[in-house]
Amino acid sequence: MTKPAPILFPKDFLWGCATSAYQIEGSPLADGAGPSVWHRFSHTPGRVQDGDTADVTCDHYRRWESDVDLMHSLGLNSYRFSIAWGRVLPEGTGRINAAGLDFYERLVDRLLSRGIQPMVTLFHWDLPAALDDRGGWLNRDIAQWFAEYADVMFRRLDDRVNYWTTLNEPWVVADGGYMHGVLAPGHRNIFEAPRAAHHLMMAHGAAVQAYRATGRNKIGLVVNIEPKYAASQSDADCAATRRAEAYMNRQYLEPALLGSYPEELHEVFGEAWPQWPAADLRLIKQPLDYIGVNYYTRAVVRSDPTSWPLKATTVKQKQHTHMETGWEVYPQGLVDTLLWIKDQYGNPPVYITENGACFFDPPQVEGPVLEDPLRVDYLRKHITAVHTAMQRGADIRGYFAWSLFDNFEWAFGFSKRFGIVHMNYETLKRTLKSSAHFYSKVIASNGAAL
Ligand SMILES: OC[C@@H]1[C@@H](O)[C@H](O)[C@@H](O)c2[nH]c(CCc3ccccc3)c[n+]21
Repeated sequence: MTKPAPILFPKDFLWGCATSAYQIEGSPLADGAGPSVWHRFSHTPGRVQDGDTADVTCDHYRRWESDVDLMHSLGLNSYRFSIAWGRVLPEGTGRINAAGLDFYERLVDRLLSRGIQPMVTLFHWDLPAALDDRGGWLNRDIAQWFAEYADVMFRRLDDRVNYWTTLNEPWVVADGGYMHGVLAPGHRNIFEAPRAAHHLMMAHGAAVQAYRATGRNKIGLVVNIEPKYAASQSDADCAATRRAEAYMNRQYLEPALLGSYPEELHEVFGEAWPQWPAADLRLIKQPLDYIGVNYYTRAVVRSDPTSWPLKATTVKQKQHTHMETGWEVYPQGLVDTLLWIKDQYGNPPVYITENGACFFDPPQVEGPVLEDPLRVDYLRKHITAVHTAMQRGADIRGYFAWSLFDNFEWAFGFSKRFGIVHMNYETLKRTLKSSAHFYSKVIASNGAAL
């Protein structure tokens, strides 16, 4: 029996970790920064578990230098983070806050000095509250507001940032923030959700268009993809699965890549689905350099007429491990997702811009390393899945583990830990978990240590 050949990734493969501004920085109003909708939302009683806010969280705003050194010690060759729009433009448009721009410029310079490539997300859910007061994602003007902000960032950092992302997961903003009301800004309105979704994508298009005027590097869109599997071959379950796939996985990819919306959305939204002008879709469909895919889990879907608005619900797969969010651990879903994108959308360059898991880490035996075997197993199986898809022809260019640190997990507050580095929220001490050591070895061996 010959030993299987070692898994090896391309020499220029990006190995990183991902974070976002509101989740790790703290000091949301420091040095002239304007509040975001998430600052408002987390300070609204009842919105976030245990009343948690990100006023301090990982205190990265003040500890960023040693945090970059920690990334370097892990051997990361890239790091995905987001810019807090309100630090740079406190009112969202117009006046620039120099201290905010300077923070991100210093962060980028330190990353580069440590041989770490920044991948910069312009919007990771923390919309300036001042823009929400003007309608936020419900106001068509936001496409221009976003392009203005993006242009400020491009002009300051495009000489050093090689990878830009316009939006992180527009689906989550539209679904969580406007359809179900469980994320900022907390609206629950089926007429608002498709409009917010559309304006998010128009903003994406306007920012990419602005980038092409001066930009010299790469820009893309990050979407969350959760592959949908029919619970049975019944017509009802297959139709429900198609609706779920259109609503989460195609509603954003297809206007961006194809310039059209899936037909199923008319059925999902009914009278709430607007007839969009063709010019809007032309703005959204800007040529992209890559697609970022955030993958965590899959969904097995059955028809459920009582479920709003999809008339579909997921079927728990009790035979598999689940995370503390209730998400099934299913690495095959990542292979299926990457091959689906390859086959359906012309094999665009893809980065896995987020992949990770939150498990209740076992009671910690005292010692320098915190053991998190379930997360090690999750990362091993999902990075192997990436390699499998690449061997079958998918054009994957990098992998970012979510997340570098335990951090503020939105409406879950600090109750969910996704980090490969443990965060003590009282002392702010960073402690490597065994998954950090594992990931570090995978990077150093370019995959052979899997
Ligand atoms: O939940 C873990 C991470 C978040 O901390 C990131 O900010 C966000 O980009 C992100 N996206 C997803 C998958 C999409 C999703 C988010 C929330 C709820 C359901 C699905 C998981 N995560």
